[in-house]
Amino acid sequence: MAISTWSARLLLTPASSRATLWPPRPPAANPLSSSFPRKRLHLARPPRAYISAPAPGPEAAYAAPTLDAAAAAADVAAAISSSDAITWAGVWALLSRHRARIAVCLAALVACTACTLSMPLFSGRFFETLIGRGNEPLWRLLSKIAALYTLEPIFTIIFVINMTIIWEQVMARLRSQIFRRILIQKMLFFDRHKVGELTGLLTSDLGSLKSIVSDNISRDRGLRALSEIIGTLCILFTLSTELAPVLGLLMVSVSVLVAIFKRSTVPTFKSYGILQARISDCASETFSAIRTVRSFGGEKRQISLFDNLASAYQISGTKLGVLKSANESLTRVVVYVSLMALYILGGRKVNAGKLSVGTMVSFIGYTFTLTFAVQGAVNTLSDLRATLASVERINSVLSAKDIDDSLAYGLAKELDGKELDDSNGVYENGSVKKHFMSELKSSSSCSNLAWSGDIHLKEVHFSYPLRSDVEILNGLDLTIECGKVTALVGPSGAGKSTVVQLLARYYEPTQGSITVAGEDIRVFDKREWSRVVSLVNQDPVLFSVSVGENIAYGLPDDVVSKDEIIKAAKAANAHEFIISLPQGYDTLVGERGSLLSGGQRQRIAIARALLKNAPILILDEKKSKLRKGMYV
Ligand SMILES: Nc1ncnc2c1ncn2[C@@H]1O[C@H](COP(=O)(O)OP(=O)(O)OP(=O)(O)O)[C@@H](O)[C@H]1O
Repeated sequence: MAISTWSARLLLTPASSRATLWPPRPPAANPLSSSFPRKRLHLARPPRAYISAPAPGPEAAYAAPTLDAAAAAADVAAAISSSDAITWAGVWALLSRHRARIAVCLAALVACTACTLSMPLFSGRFFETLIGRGNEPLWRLLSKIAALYTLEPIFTIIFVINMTIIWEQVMARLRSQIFRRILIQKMLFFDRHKVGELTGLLTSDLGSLKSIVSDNISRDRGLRALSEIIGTLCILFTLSTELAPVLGLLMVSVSVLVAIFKRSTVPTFKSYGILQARISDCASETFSAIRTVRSFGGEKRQISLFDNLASAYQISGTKLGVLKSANESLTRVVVYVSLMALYILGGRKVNAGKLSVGTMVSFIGYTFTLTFAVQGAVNTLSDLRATLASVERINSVLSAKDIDDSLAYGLAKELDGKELDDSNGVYENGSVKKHFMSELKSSSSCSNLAWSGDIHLKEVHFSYPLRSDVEILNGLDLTIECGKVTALVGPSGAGKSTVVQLLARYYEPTQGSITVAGEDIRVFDKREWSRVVSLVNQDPVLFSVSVGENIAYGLPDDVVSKDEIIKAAKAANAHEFIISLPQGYDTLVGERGSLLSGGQRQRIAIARALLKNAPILILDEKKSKLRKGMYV
């Protein structure tokens, strides 16, 4: 049989209820036998990197994308040791890398706020000068105002650019950390959560954390609003201790009422958001299943589904528009009420000679400043509430309990390129869990054992974590001999793919054990184990890169030459159709390989598995295609 000639074992799982055993193919018929050595496949790795952009030509080699391995290792190690995905201490640690920039931001914030707050004072002085009560020439006053008008935008730009740079860097790191944390979750986690939910954590939830700064660095929002409120109140009290408290109290109380009104509109905003997401789900489901829709005449059904959602979205949008305009008007009401109060109280004082016209004009200016700053601060607070809810959602979905310790440990070790210190359980700045590290100690090499020994499933019991009451495997004993083909045959739903998933260590047996050459496979970390297992799933998934890159996927850390890829493709009977594609090995395969046929996808997946050259090769077949001579 083909694969056995190079000492791998093959586990076949045709779902056909007919018992079909594929007789091992004689070595002569093996297409690999001529192109690959008989024992292990030692592929020479040329020191050339293949650029993933289309680069035709047989000399091209395929390489993995670049990675900041130290940062990735630190993130994975941190994920193992911290219970929450996002902690404020972690965010602060990321921020504190930009101390100098933060200092520049704060200085620019103080400077631009000072400019903004000086403007009403200068307006007052300008009017005093116009009515002949000023004590400096008009040209000097105007040049000071011009200087203010020039400096304020400069300081604002310095503040906004630096804040943006800092926060974008912090967010980029956080996004990578979250992605890594998702990637090291147990398979159960992926059974439990929908793909949309997980991508939502990276897009909308992290987006909300991003916008708390990026949407709040403009004038009258966030830190700027806060500094303007404090500054304005101080100036108002300096200008008039009698008017300031009345005006301040009035504005703050009306603004709080507006904030309460805004809060009552949150459910409408939420339902609008939910409907928006549903519309997008409906559209993406329809388009991704377009062939099924066509073949079952489902257009009418999908149109009516979409129309129902669209009309609900329209009603919700109209409601939202009404509420938004009410919000807008209320903001104006706050300004007008404050101005009226000022005109009545301040006007009396001006008439009585207790307040100058200039101060009155300044007060009017500060009324606007304070109103918009308070409104801005209220908006920032509601953004902050949404951000906290997003962070809580990320932390609750990505709790530490579902982290696959064995995978995370192996990945951190591999990325860092050194053994993690198991003696004291400390890795980098954080501690890693000792309990699994001590288990992951094997004196033998995983690869050597897998190449030389049999695999035994001993008294294996298994239930899927999400259906723990249904036992799929009930004390299974199975020996998969080294160097031979083992075919597992049975009716649909019997548990063949489940055995495959246990061998691939997507899940662990609930009872019993799996051993290779007598060693329990749990002693190997999952990264180590993944290198000895090559698996072609029932529905192999391709990445939306070129054919060549898909075949090279199993060897991400190496540079692999195009010759090796071609050899593997020939062995999988894929070379002929690949070279007939428009750009041969550089043809892009589309989303999930949608530009190829199911059979072509499968052949590429087989080539990918063969190129990996792992001692354990598993083919999980939907239906037995072996008679059709898949590898011949
Ligand atoms: N992730 C899962 N969570 C819960 N139950 C599952 C999961 N995957 C499979 N099952 C259940 O486990 C049982 C065995 O499924 P399995 O995929 O191993 O069958 P199979 O023998 O490979 O079937 P087929 O020949 O149709 O591929 C089925 O009853 C199935 O519904």
